[in-house]
Amino acid sequence: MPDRPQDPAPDPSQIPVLVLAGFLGSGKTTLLNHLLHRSGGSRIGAIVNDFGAIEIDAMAVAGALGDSTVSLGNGCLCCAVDVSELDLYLERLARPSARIDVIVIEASGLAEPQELVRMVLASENPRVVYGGLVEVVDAAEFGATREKHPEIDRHLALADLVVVNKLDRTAEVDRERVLELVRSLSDGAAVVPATYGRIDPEFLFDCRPSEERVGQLSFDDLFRLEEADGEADGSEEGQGDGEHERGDHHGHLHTAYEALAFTSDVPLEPRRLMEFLDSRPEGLYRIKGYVDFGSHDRRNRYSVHAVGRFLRFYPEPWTPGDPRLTQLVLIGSGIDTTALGKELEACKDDAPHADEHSMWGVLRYVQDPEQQVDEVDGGDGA
Ligand SMILES: Nc1nc2c(ncn2[C@@H]2O[C@H](COP(=O)(O)OP(=O)(O)OP(=O)(O)O)[C@@H](O)[C@H]2O)c(=O)[nH]1
Repeated sequence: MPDRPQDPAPDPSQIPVLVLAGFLGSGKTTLLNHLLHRSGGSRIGAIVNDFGAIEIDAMAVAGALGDSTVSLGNGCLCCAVDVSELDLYLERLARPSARIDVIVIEASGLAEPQELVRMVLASENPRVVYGGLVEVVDAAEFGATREKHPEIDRHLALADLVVVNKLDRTAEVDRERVLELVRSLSDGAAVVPATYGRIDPEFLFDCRPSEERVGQLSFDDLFRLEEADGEADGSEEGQGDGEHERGDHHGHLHTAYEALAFTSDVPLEPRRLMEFLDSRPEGLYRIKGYVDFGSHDRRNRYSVHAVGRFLRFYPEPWTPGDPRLTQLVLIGSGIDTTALGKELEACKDDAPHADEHSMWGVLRYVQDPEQQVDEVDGGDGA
């Protein structure tokens, strides 16, 4: 591949593998989609990992990728997949006929970046090389996220490039403060401000650690870091599944979280769903997926994204032949997943006719794409 000016790999025949991490809802999928659309001549292979039984993120990027996505499916990648399994996926994307220039692993929002980095470093595939850790941060929620999850500081210290995203949702006075704070926590990594993950792809493909850092994190560095963490919190606990060399999951963000996957082939009634969403518990941090409103809108499915109190629906035409399903993943802490499941069940309704006002509640949360672009340049997206 001699005509790849931005190839960051020391050996041009090796394909860099980037790990894209960041807390729930920070904008990883948005950034990946941006890269896929703006990568110029480069071919990006993606490995998408989701926390929850339905692969919503995989669905969100699949259209753009065709055969160059592999999805790791259920569970957090750092716990559910071992190195040899990851190698199988890398093998698939790195085969010469796929002509892939860079591979991006989008981690679930609850994954431990250092586990993923370690897995890539441990890969035995000679065609791939670890290309760096990209951490996406939600600038608008940064303070609150750090309070609840001080581990974020450790993740930033490991990152090679930090994308400080959602600046459009951050008050002018806070932007510089957040950027400064991120810079101070990220140990010399590049810090890139962004809205909707719109960063220059060349920046990212080039994101191997810069010269002045100690060099790319090695396997041993990662071990040392983890040992230091373990000593700091004096913990012994682990949900050991024996799949990691060390099998210790203490302190991983996802240990404190629960997820519920809901699938229905019966459409949901929009008013009932809105009642459900309006009264969602505080601990229900993230909802994502697709909703079928049946007779209320036969042409579109509604992609839904909730992050904290933020809620948006995005109608998108059904693809002919696609099964008409509602597929939702709910992630939260201290949530009663059984009760939430029952509430969603109660939203099912296959009425053959819709009354004309039924979608109003949903449409309040639909944004015109033009307006969205304007917001990126100025106003508040919430
Ligand atoms: N206002 C605003 N919204 C954004 C921005 N970037 C992403 N979003 C929205 O934030 C929501 C979450 O974005 P995703 O890209 O799905 O986040 P993620 O990190 O992949 O989420 P998880 O898979 O849950 O970890 C979506 O509704 C995005 O449209 C941004 O810069 N500004």
